[in-house]
Amino acid sequence: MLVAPSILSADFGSLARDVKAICDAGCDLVHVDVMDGHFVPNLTIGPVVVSAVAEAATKPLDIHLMVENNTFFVDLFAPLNPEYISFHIEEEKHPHRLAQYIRSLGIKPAIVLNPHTPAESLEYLLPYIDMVLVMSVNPGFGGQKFIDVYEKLRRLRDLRDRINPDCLIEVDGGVNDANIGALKDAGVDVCVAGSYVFKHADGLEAAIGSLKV
Ligand SMILES: O=C(CO)[C@@H](O)[C@H](O)COP(=O)(O)O
Ligand SMILES: [Fe+2]
Repeated sequence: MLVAPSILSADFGSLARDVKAICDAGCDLVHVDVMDGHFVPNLTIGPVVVSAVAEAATKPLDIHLMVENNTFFVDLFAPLNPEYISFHIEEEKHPHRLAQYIRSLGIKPAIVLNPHTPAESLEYLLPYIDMVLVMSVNPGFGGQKFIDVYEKLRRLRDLRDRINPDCLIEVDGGVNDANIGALKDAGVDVCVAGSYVFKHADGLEAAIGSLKV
């Protein structure tokens, strides 16, 4: 299991310190939640702050867009050379075109599914993406309760194995040491965890280590 801590739960007053710390503690990706106050009822960070994150990080960035105008935001963040840029299928009229555009910039495209969006909506998109991000909370906030998406993950894994075995499956929202084993069994390759990692009583290394199942 690859581990991508969400910096939404970091201390924003000491963001560079926290980004360095999760990288030193063994994370695989740094998950960055970009929210525009329109697609979701929360507003986070733009390219000025994320460029400071990119400078502090020694692991690749995984940028999760929760915005209305995806292409505008892709163009804002692409110069920071993230490993992945993910966009929500619920907000994109032309997901096929946008995935290919992200690839043309040398970045791995990922598509996000809200908890209610079926796995099957990706059937014809899977060849064009490198990762699917399944939300296990409604997007917008850290620290929410995990929503059961196991059945969707299993269906997605079957589709992925049939259509594009190289595509990773990532899960985001309410992930912790109690559900990580079941998530792995359901086909998850990459987990995002914010509050669990940053608020763990035994520190970042113990938290990240406990998710590497
Ligand atoms: O995208 C989101 C929320 O919209 C996430 O990345 C959260 O930041 C995860 O936080 P936890 O549920 O792990 O606290
Ligand atoms: Fe996220």
